[in-house]
Amino acid sequence: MDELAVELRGLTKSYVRFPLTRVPVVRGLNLDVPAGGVHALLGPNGSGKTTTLRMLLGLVRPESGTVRVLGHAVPGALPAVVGRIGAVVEQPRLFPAFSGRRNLELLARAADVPAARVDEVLDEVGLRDRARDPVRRYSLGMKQRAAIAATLLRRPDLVVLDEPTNGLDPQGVHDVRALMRRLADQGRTVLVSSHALGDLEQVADTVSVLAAGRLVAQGRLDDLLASRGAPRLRVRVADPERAALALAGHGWSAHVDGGAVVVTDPPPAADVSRVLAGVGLYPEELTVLRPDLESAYLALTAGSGPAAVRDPAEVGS
Ligand SMILES: Nc1ncnc2c1ncn2[C@@H]1O[C@H](COP(=O)(O)OP(=O)(O)OP(=O)(O)O)[C@@H](O)[C@H]1O
Repeated sequence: MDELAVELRGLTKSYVRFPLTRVPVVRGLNLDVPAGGVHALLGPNGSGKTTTLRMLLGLVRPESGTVRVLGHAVPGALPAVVGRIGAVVEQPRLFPAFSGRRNLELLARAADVPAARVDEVLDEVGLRDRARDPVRRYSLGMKQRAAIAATLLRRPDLVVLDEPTNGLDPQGVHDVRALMRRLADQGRTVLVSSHALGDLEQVADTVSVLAAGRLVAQGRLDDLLASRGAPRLRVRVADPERAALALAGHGWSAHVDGGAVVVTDPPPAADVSRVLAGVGLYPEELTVLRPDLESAYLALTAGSGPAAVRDPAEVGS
């Protein structure tokens, strides 16, 4: 079995809500994050992503279950491993009046990291040019990258990011995504929670999907998408009805949908073009339609909502 950066077994956590209602937010969670690569933790609002991340960082104590991070039990052995974890799970705490560099220098000193490392992390997150500007003049994306830079000071093996692209513009999203990829390519493990499915699809190697505190899917992104069905081929052509008939005549499954022909389990596009040309129809557009992460996510999380269990006897923790 591949080495795991994070291993959660039977993890359970609930919160108490008024009036004396215990709401389970993480329910018997078994989750594996392979070492190396980008792992996306997906799930609707309130599905327990942040609570899960906080438990594996020792910030929230689970009611039951075990947590292992980089081979160490958490929270018991956290001191042995905390220096190898970099996390941005709360609002980045940077002094707005100080420059990005000054903030990082202070953090480096507090963490006993050589000052030379500050320039390296500024380079890694692409902030060297703006390092002298006060953080209050940074865009949201720059603040996010500065916060990630702070986590990199100690060269963590595991980087945990909670919704790092929230509220960022497309350039900011692109920058953070590229940064996650670079970190993973350096051999680190990046564990990222997010709703930005399109962005994660481009960068995630493995995913896990939570719904109402339970794991509903886990594995390689490619496998998850493949499990949602084979790609289809969309053909735009002047006479879609006749085109569909011609393709069906070759034993292919073709139907008209939205003014185009859709071929399921398609043969190579060149074969489709050749058959259509044979009946005097010339495709204006041939597009391979692949299942995407958004459709897989929506199918997996459909109907999930927070479940409340009234259990006054347990109230109090
Ligand atoms: N300290 C707390 N006290 C009470 N309830 C809490 C606490 N922290 C989280 N919750 C509740 O637990 C549930 C799961 O929250 P959590 O933040 O883990 O979900 P999430 O998947 O990260 O959601 P989002 O995508 O909205 O950030 C939510 O209903 C939330 O209101």
